[in-house]
Parts: sequence; structure tokens; C-alpha cells
Amino acid sequence: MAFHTKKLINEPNHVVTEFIEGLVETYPGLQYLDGFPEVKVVLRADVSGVSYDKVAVISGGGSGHEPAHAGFVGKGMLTAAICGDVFASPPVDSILAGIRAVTGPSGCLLIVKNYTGDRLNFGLAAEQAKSEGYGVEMVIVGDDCALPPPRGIAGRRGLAGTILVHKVAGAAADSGLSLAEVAAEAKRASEMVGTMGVALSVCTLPGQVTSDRLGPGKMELGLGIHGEPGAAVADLQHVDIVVSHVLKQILSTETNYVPITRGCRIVLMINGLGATPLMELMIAAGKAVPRLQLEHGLAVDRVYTGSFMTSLDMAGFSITVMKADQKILNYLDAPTKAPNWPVAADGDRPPAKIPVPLPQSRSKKHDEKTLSRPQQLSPQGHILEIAIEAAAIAVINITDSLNDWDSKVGDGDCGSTMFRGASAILEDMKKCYPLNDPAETILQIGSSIGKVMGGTSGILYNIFFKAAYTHLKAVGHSDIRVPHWAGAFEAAIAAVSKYGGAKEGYRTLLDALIPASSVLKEKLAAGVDPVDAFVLSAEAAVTGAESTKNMLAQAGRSSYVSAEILASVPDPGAMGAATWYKAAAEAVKEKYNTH
Ligand SMILES: Nc1ncnc2c1ncn2[C@@H]1O[C@H](COP(=O)(O)OP(=O)(O)OP(=O)(O)O)[C@@H](O)[C@H]1O
Repeated sequence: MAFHTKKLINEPNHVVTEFIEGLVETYPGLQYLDGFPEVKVVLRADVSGVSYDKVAVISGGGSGHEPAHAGFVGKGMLTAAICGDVFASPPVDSILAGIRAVTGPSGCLLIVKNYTGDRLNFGLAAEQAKSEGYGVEMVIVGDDCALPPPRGIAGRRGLAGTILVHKVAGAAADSGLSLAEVAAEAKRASEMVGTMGVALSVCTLPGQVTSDRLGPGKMELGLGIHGEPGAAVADLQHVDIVVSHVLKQILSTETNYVPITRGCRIVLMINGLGATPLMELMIAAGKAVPRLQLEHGLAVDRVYTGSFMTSLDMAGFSITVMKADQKILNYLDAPTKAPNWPVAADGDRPPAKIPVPLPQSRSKKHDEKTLSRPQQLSPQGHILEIAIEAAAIAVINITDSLNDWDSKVGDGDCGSTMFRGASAILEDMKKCYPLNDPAETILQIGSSIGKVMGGTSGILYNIFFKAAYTHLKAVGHSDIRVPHWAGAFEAAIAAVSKYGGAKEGYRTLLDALIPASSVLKEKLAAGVDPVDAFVLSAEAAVTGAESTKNMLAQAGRSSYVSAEILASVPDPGAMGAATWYKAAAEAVKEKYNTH
């Protein structure tokens, strides 16, 4: 099956020239050679072949691998990048134009990924340039570890490891070495590096349909960067297993592609293939480092995580491992102005990352360790426990509905956010809630929420319980009666309204809590039995929450949503609030009924 992918482009045939135009607009240090659309060369704006006294380092190839190669042009890395059309080697004339533009008396090194088209085009351009009197050397990178030897005349493909070779060569050239020396450093680096990729999707060529070759639940292992099928198709696994497999393959002693044995120092690159979120790349990096250290016995000296050598919009990543010594590390750490080289990855890493200890609160007063659940609960403590437990369980039970409503009017996580808070409350209550002291217990509920909940409702409930605590504390004793609770409830609502800026009718959780508070106060004033007043106020909370369906949102993310969508669901925060409040009231009522 094939399908069209939406793209923010103009004419598909112009993507490379328009990419280059945007790139040079973005980075003042970059420039392009005249001659569009045939000649597509990005070069350092401060370098002219007439006067450049260092070895120029030139690379390139087909486009579609951005930021490679043009994003690595800059002092300390590439002097120029020759861009072909998407996945097509650049023509000899463009390569020659690039060589002439940046090569001075010190000559130039061409770093070429091992593909037949690139070898031939760069090779012929090199010969031509030599015949014009330029000093030219060429290093071919074939870091692919996916397929076993022998690899015939095609050899191993050039993949993301090429970026590390660019950096080594660029730094060597910048340090003033001769052409022969720079070429030797680049060659040495290219012999120490191995790469293997994993893909979850096939990439889309601009203006073309995407193949659904892989299908759901599958991944391809050992692929190139041009949409060609991988060496194997497998069921999608947890990234931990994928990382482990790929590392074993790169470091295989059978293929012996990289000269890396236990005890070696290495650098690691986790390279996104174009459509992989940084979060997933970092997860892979976090799993790869300890595996390399513990399973393979290697010292991981540097880690580079990001998208460096992509394959258009392919989902997946490649892992590169390169043997390192101090000289290589110095080259990798050397400063560069290349826009897409990862800054802040330089410098020695500690052998293991030990987290910074959590700072202690300056006030020891509410330190959890000094709190514990009482051995014996007072009648009031017992009721409090029943009410808290019922409220938390009710929130947990409604998680999916809250998420469902929130996915229509927010970001779909209101249920999960409240689930985290409710679960923490249940857990902490067993450990440390001083249930015989209502004020302190309320403070601890706020603290449980503050630790885990996050999101808008997390901070609002934190404020809510803090304000309720302040009110209860001001009572001056722990014999808290229903009118005290009603006062605390009112104060808590006022605080939420004050800090969140919402009022009744704004379509928020206050539309459940404000009616509940009003009814509670009113019934108590009318002399209704306190437990009945509590239950009646819970009914008001539910009615209030349900009425949010008819409200326009004036707070939170829902305020960006159309009235039509809002009318289809109630406010999730209000439904969550009504749910816990009602569950607490019913639990208290049941407790009294059974006595
Ligand atoms: N200013 C506010 N005052 C009171 N309640 C608010 C306010 N803003 C949002 N809310 C409540 O918070 C609920 C959303 O809580 P949640 O923790 O899911 O927020 P979020 O993930 O940060 O954002 P989103 O609203 O997109 O879900 C809303 O349903 C609403 O009841």
C-alpha cells in the first residue's frame, strides 16, 4: 500500500535550492555559490580559495540527509558542502566548483561516503582539480556494519559515522596540519568507526507517495540512508533490546568491522533518521551507555545525540561507535562554528553519572520522615481515612473517561494527571499521613499531589490543599467539625480562584467545587444534618460539573477550542473534582449509616 504524506514544501524539484537559501539566511557564517540550480554548494562565508591558507575539507553527496552535509560547514569542520539533488550524487561540475571556491595552496581533502555515484563524481572532480594544479586527497568512509563481509565491489555504505570523520578532519585542518597529515587523520578515523541503523518507517521523497513497506508492528534493521530496505525485518521491540542488538552487531568480532575490544575508549553517536523525537533518541542514548560500559567493557568518552545524518522523514535511528584515543577526542572537542555540530558534548564525562542529591527543605517541620500513620486511629481519623480512600479510588476509576474528555478539549492527560495524584495519596496515606490530625493530613495530601501530579490541575490542587491547611491550622485545635471543613473548603476554592484567575462559569473544576461549597454552607446554616449536607453538596458538585458542557471556556487550554467541540463534552477537571468529592461524601454517609 502507498499513501501521500503532507509536506510543507513548494515545487518538489526545488527543495534542495530552497533548503540552501533558508540555511544561509539562518547562519551568517554560511554562503552559497552562484550557479543555482545546477551548482548547489554551501561554503564558509569567510573563506576564499585565493587566500585560504589551511587545508580545505569538502564533503557532500545526495541531499535528504540534512543537516548533513551543509549543516556541518563552518570553521573547524567542513569548508564546503556539495549538495546533490535528493538522494542523487552531485555532478562533477558542482564538486569542481566547490573545490575551486575554497581550495588554496594547502590543497583540499574530499570526504566521500561510500556510494558508487559519489565515488565516481567526486573521483573525477578530484582528477580534474589535480590537473588544474590543486592539491587534492580523497578519503572514502564506509562505516556500515549491517551486513557481513565480503561486500563485493560496492563495499560498505557510508553512514552517520562520516560526521565524526568530518569533525576529526576539520579540526586537524584547522590546527594547521598539511594535506597529507589531514588525510591521514581522516583515514585513521574512518577505519575506527562503525554504524548500524534501525527504521520504523520508510522515508518519503518530496512530491512522491510513501511506501508502507514495513507495515504496523515491524522494524527494519541494518538499513541505509536512502530508503532502501534493511538487512532484516523484525517485530518491533523495546528500545533497550533494539539498542543491545545493534551494539552487538557493530562490535561483532565475527565481522571485525571496528578495531574495538574490551577496555577500549570509544565515542557514541545516536543519530535520528529524520522523524524520531529527541526524547526517543535520548532514551536510546541512556540505554546504550551502560550497555557499552558493562556488557562490552568499554569506556564511553563522548556521547553525541541528535539528528545528524537523516534519511528525509524516516523514523528510526542509527548508532555509531568509534574507537577513540586522546588525539581523536581533542579533535572532536575542538571548537567549531558548524551550526549542527552538538555543542556541550565535549569534555570528560565521569565514569558513571551519580544524581545530585535532593536538597533538603530549610524547614524541617514537615519532613516526611518525622510523620507516620498513627497506630490507633481516632473516630475522626478513621472517617478521614475512609473519605480520602474513597475519593482517590473514584478518581483512579474515572481515569480513562477524564482522558477521553480532555483529548477533545485539552491535551488528553487530565485523567492520567489525576491518576498520579490519587495513586500517590493512597500510597502516602498508608506510610505517613497523620490521620488523627486533620490539618496536617490535608497538608500531606497537598504534598503528595505536589510531588507527582504536575499539569494545571496538579498545581491548582496543591494550592487548594495548602489553603485548606492554613484555614484548619488557624482553628487552633485538631477537633475539626463540619463547619470548620466548610470554611476550609471555601478558603481553598478562593485560593484556586485567586491564583488561577477563574470564576464560576469559566468551565473549570471550580464549576463543580463552587456550587458544592455554596450548598454545603447553605444547608449547614439551615440546620441540616452535617452528613446529609455533605451529600447534598456533592449532588450540586455533579450537577455543576455536568453543566460545564453548556459553558464556553475562559480558562486553561479549552479556551482555544471551538464552542461546537466544547458542547460535546463536560470539562474534565470539573468532572474529576465532582467525582472525588461525591465519593468522599458517599463514603462518609455509608459509614454513618452503618453505625
Ligand atoms: N485557571 C484555572 N482555574 C481553575 N481550573 C482550571 C484553570 N485552568 C484549567 N483548569 C482546570 O484544569 C483542568 C485540566 O487539568 P490538566 O492537569 O489536564 O491540565 P493541563 O494538562 O495542564 O492542560 P489541559 O487543560 O490541556 O488538560 C481543566 O479541565 C480545568 O478544569
